[in-house]
Amino acid sequence: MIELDHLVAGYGSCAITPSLCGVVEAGSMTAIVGANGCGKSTLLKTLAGLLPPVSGTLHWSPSRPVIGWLAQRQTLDLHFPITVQDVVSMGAWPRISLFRGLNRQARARVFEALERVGMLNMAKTTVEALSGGQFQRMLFARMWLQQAPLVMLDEPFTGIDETTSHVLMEQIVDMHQQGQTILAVLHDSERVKRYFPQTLRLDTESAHWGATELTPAQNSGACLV
Ligand SMILES: Nc1ncnc2c1ncn2[C@@H]1O[C@H](COP(=O)(O)OP(=O)(O)OP(=O)(O)O)[C@@H](O)[C@H]1O
Repeated sequence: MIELDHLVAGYGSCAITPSLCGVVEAGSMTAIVGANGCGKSTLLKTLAGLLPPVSGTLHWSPSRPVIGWLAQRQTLDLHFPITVQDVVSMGAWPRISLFRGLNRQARARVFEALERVGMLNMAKTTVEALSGGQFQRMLFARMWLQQAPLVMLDEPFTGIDETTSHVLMEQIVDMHQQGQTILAVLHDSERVKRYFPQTLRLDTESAHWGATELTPAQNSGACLV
């Protein structure tokens, strides 16, 4: 799906990540891990095409798909005067007519999405009245509904309690099982080990990319620095 050829991510001419070679396979589920400031978010934005590479190339095959994007929480504006149901419905727009609006089937999918994240009883609540965890549940419902071929999540569980994290992790697993490709920046190594078959571990000087169950040293064959 995405081929990286000596890709260096960063800002302008300032390199942040080491040089990366490899392929994000369609249908794969990869955790991007590493210390604060090592460039995980910068790499994710580069892989999404939001930032140009400092050097090297990025090749989409067959072409850049629709991306479901979940930004870090602090970058989001929590003060919208719209309801939870309105926000989740936006996930259906790519597949429905702007003029006809949501039909009965699409509306049922919106409610299914809300139910999956335990937010059905808050459908009419305005977004500004939500807690941080409820807001994240709402964004996951929208992303689940969107069914984008590629889903990118930047620290989706930061500041989220264990119960909510578990509910949201189940949605990521479900999206993966439906064939969607998952790339997620994470800090929780237990969660990575349990759920993510692939890991891309960034360091300042090097990177290790391969099967999660292998140690970074064992993974070095799958990683090009
Ligand atoms: N817009 C920007 N322009 C220049 N440098 C930036 C910009 N945004 C981030 N940086 C720098 O790039 C480096 C990597 O930042 P990035 O947010 O990618 O790290 P991260 O690994 O995701 O960190 P964290 O785990 O703390 O979220 C940091 O030194 C940061 O200061």
